Amino acid sequence: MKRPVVLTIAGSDPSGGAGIQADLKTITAFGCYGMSVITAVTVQNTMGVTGVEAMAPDLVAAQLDAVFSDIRPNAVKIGMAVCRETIEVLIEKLTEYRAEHIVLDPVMISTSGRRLLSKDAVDTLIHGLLPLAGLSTPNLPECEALTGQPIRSREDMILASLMLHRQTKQPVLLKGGHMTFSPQDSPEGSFREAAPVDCSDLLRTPDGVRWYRTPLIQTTNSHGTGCTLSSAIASCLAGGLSLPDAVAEAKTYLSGALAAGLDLGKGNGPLDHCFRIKPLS
Ligand SMILES: Nc1ncnc2c1ncn2[C@@H]1O[C@H](COP(=O)(O)OP(=O)(O)O)[C@@H](O)[C@H]1O
Ligand SMILES: Cc1ncc(COP(=O)(O)OP(=O)(O)O)c(N)n1
Repeated sequence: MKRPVVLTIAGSDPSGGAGIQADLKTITAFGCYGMSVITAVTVQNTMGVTGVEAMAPDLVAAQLDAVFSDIRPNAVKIGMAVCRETIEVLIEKLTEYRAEHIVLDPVMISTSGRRLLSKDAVDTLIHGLLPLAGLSTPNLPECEALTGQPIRSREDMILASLMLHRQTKQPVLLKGGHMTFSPQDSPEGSFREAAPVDCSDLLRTPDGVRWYRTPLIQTTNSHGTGCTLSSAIASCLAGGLSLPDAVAEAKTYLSGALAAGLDLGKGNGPLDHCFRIKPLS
């Protein structure tokens, strides 16, 4: 029996809402076999990140060797890359092993404001790792940091995604979760504050742009949405879907996991990754 295999390279979130833990739950929910290479251990829960310790880059390299020399992944998701030395290891090893279908979530700062990527790593991320990835999935602040282009409207999203695409020569999914849109807005129109109702993400490929619009779900329990989306896309690519279809499937899954109404913790709670799995009676 064949099962698509997905590798996540990311940091650990002990509360299970983001990072490696969210990735493996998502990969499993898509029926794929999940493997993990840990780049960092964070200390965090639904109320924020209070500590970060990077794994030694040699240990990251050894984990990658162990995985690739034995079970070849059909897709790779990269999350928290933590520092320049680790990024250099990822570039070397993913090139050596000719990894396919790399989805890179360029995680930089947690919602609670803690740096998850050191400042001096950004150049190596832009010039070394992003061009290796078949898709990058920045949120709006990350795309601003990568391109220097402020993003306040749909037109800005179109422009910033083009700038990043020109820099990396690779497809970009610019996530709009940090900006919500009102119904009066045409896909090309300007952002207006009133009555936000949808979350719009923009996929840019060499063929042009495509908007993915999903209803805004009113919840404060959205910890780990970016991790979940990128792992879901990697799982769909591993299963053989095209990039536009993989993004559509992943968005549907993410909306279901947000809407399921799981309510855990005292802060920004996790999604329900298991909402499609039948519970034990
Ligand atoms: N409240 C919400 N309702 C529906 N979709 C959301 C909501 N918040 C975020 N999303 C979606 O979750 C994904 C991650 O978005 P975003 O919050 O921008 O990224 P990150 O988690 O990396 O900061 C995007 O597809 C975005 O549209
Ligand atoms: C270990 C780890 N990796 C990534 C993140 C950021 O997660 P993200 O999905 O972008 O979600 P929020 O920061 O919005 O919760 C993280 N917190 N921890």
